[in-house]
Amino acid sequence: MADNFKRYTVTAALPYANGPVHIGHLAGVYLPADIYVRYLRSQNRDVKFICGSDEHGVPITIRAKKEGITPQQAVDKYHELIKKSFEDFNVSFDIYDRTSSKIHHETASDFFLKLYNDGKFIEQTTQQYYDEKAQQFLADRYIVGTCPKCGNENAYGDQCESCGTSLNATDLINPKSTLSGAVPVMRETKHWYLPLNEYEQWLREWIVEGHKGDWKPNVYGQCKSWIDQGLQPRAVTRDLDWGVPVPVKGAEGKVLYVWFDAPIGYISATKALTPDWEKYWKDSETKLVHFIGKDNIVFHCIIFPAMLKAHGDYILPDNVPANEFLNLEGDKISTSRNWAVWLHEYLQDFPGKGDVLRYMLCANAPETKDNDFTWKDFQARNNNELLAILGNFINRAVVLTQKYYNGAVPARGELTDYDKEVLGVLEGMPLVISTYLERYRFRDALSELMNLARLGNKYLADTEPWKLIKTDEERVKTIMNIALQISASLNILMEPFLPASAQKLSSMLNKPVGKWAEAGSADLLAVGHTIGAPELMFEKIEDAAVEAQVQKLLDTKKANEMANAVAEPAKENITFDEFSKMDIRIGTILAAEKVAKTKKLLKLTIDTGIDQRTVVSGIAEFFNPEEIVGQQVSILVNLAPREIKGIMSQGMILMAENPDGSLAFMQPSKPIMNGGGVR
Ligand SMILES: Nc1ncnc2c1ncn2[C@@H]1O[C@H](COP(=O)(O)OP(=O)(O)OP(=O)(O)O)[C@@H](O)[C@H]1O
Ligand SMILES: [Zn+2]
Repeated sequence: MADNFKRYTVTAALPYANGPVHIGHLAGVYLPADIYVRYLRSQNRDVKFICGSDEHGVPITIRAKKEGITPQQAVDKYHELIKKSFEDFNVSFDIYDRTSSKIHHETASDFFLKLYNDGKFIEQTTQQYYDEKAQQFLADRYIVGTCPKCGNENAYGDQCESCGTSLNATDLINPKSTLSGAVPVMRETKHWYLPLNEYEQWLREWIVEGHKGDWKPNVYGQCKSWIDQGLQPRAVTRDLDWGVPVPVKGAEGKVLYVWFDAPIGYISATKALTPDWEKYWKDSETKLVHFIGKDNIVFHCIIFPAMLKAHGDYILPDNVPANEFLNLEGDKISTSRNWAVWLHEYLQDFPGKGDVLRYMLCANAPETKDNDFTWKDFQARNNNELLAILGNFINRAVVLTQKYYNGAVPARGELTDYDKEVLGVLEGMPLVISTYLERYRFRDALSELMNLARLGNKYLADTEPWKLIKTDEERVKTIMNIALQISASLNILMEPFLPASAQKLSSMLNKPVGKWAEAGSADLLAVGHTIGAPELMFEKIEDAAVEAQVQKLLDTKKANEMANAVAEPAKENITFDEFSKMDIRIGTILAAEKVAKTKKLLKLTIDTGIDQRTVVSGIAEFFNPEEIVGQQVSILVNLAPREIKGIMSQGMILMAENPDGSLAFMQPSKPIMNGGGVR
């Protein structure tokens, strides 16, 4: 299923260089983009796959300030980390550039200047929020307030992350500076605006009328609703000192808005990649596709196209197949809350298993609605699908061929109806999969790929060559030939999804991974061709491995709760007399043992200075009996005795408690005689 384009420019959202890559990024953007591009390359199409770090904007300057480093130092760190983890995950960008580069500054600057000189901007002096304490204008994330649309109290000056609405700082209710917490004042400042209202009619024709059929419903729906609400002029400059300086006189101390410069980053990265870059951006025979997550739709479908249109020289995206969001174990993935599976950590914890994550994230991709990643599901997908279906089939085909024929591909004899049916499905499969891929339906495409492996498995299970070998050697040759031909097609068709496994299979089959057009053939492996030794493509993921990951998340949750915990308000006042009624002493633990058949209770023997007594204390989850003998504690000695689990408890040990429930003894800061009073 070919379209009529001569070449392809495929971009993946520029990751923001203030944190590492997580599974949400991958499932939303980079994995589908990589699958698409690998597929196009397999189709021998001319494609450039473009990405890079987005290094400007307020969150970078905020982070740098916090860490006491320069913004450049802040982005250097994450740019390298992100770039490397993409490489390790086999994301096959043709270039991974960055927006702090010289070529990008020039390109973005020239772009602005062209629009400026052509009179495409409105120049406006307006009142904007200013923080008198920090002596700075408050753009974008320097200001928070309540979203007028959904009531989220932490909406930013440019966008509400809760409902996705793009905002102006002046839209916020109860605005507050994130720099100093101060309520900002209004000050005059000059900025340049792109009058989106002037592009409204054109956008309506291009998207609402023009792309009703081919854009994803979630993308189309968002665009239509924005256009229907009416578009407003949008400022494309900011009062900041980090970014691409506004290249006109009188604009000192101002830079381009990060969402003005970032998409131009796709163009500058292409420039850095090839002197032929213009073909990929200015020729109507080029198909431009932007892969992004849903929060970037407005920028890629409304603002950037309006910029390109205003410029005049550029093509527009043919499609913007944005995904919805991936969540993690029921919660929104968040860099600031550390609620994520980080790619670089995954690759460390599961070495050589990049493809397992690729499989999981594609099979479970948030293509039409938000989806949830769970470790249990991850394990099941590996063990029950990759290993049990794909791995098992390939392994049988290769192992039996080695065993029966020393690895030489046997010839087919006469075909049964079943053989013909199987070869028929094989022949049709490349078109089925490519039809889905061309429509950005990666889950369906992957599911068809697995169906082919399933078919192979079923074919072997039904024909049982391992039994037949004793009675009908000729028939087994046909069966094994067909199984091998299916394996060889799988090798081609799986490459976009599972590139590392495809390399393994290629070495097992002793044949380079072929091109898409060859897949489906019943003669990919010539009779007599010698295949290589079997290798395990996938292995079982044990409970312990995923339990460790779940524990890591539980630890994060605990740490977050601790960080967010607020102390309880004070209780009602009491009199000194009431306080004095409590007789609290310092004592020493002489003996400790677990109370039988309980989880939480320890039986303690305490030297209180006045006597030795028994106290039952609910601290067994936090202390080993052996380790606490000899420790000094505070004990309330005049608490009325009480029987607990058949033991008479005389008094109470005082404990301090963390928000997560963990406990510590209340101890004197230097040794005190047993019996010493606490006042
Ligand atoms: N959980 C997610 N599911 C799907 N796509 C996501 C998810 N998080 C981010 N993305 C997409 O990944 C791309 C790069 O994200 P970007 O670097 O801008 O980070 P972000 O949206 O600020 O995420 P975070 O706040 O988690 O760091 C964007 O297109 C974004 O829409
Ligand atoms: Zn909102």
